Amino acid sequence: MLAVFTDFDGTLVEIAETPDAIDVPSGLTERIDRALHDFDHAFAVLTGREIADIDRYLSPLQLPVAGAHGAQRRRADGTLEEVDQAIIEGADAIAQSLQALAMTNPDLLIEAKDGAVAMHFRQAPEMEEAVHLAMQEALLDHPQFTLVPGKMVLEARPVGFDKGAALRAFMQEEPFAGRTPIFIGDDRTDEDAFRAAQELGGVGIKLGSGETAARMRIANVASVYALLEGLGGLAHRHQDAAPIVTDTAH
Ligand SMILES: O=P(O)(O)OC[C@H]1O[C@H](O[C@H]2O[C@H](CO)[C@@H](O)[C@H](O)[C@H]2O)[C@H](O)[C@@H](O)[C@@H]1O
Repeated sequence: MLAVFTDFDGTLVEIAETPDAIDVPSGLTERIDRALHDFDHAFAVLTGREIADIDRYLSPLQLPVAGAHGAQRRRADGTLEEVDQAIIEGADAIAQSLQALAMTNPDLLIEAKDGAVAMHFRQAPEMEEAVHLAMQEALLDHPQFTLVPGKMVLEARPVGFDKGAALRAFMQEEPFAGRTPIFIGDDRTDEDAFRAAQELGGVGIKLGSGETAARMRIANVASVYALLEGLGGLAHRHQDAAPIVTDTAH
């Protein structure tokens, strides 16, 4: 039996110019609702976004989600893992100190989240180095944070929190415990979860090209939808299958 974990941006939805410009295809919530059913609710999203963002885009679903790269986590029973107030305040302070650079270029975008901060340079690629320098400087006062590069973005997330740790935490709880984990993702921040899934006897599936620890690859977002459907169908077939060996004692 499978426990299925997916990334959000670049995996369930295509990458867009800005975080708010993504197109959530009609039918995505129905697909995920079907996956919840197929995998007996052992389906969760592990994302760099805040949980509130995922709820907004996938409304009315309220999935198990690890948000802000694991700094936030909502379990399958709907309860939230507490985020340390010091982490939230640290992220706020980092976001504040990035303002000076953001003011120099309107195409730079700061995304302040509960527990993490992203600085996007997709619309100002020439600013990549300046963003790295500003982030490194901001983190000098906040050693409890570390930098993680993503797709045209540099993020600060608290040390000790990542998608791999989040996947492991879910795997200790119902309805995930005892299942085989699959994690599908497209980005460098997904590597911890590929490794975690594989160390727990499952598989990591990397969308697209690039170096990866994942043992399998998939081409694009459309293939992710097809894979979820296919695995869901297999899960059903497995449940519905007549036993191959029957008890002949009676
Ligand atoms: O872990 P994910 O679900 O993949 O989230 C990673 C980051 O995704 C978002 O940024 C990325 O997607 C944007 C929309 O397509 C794109 O404009 C940006 O360049 C990408 O880096 C999100 O805004 C971040 O908070 C997530 O951490």
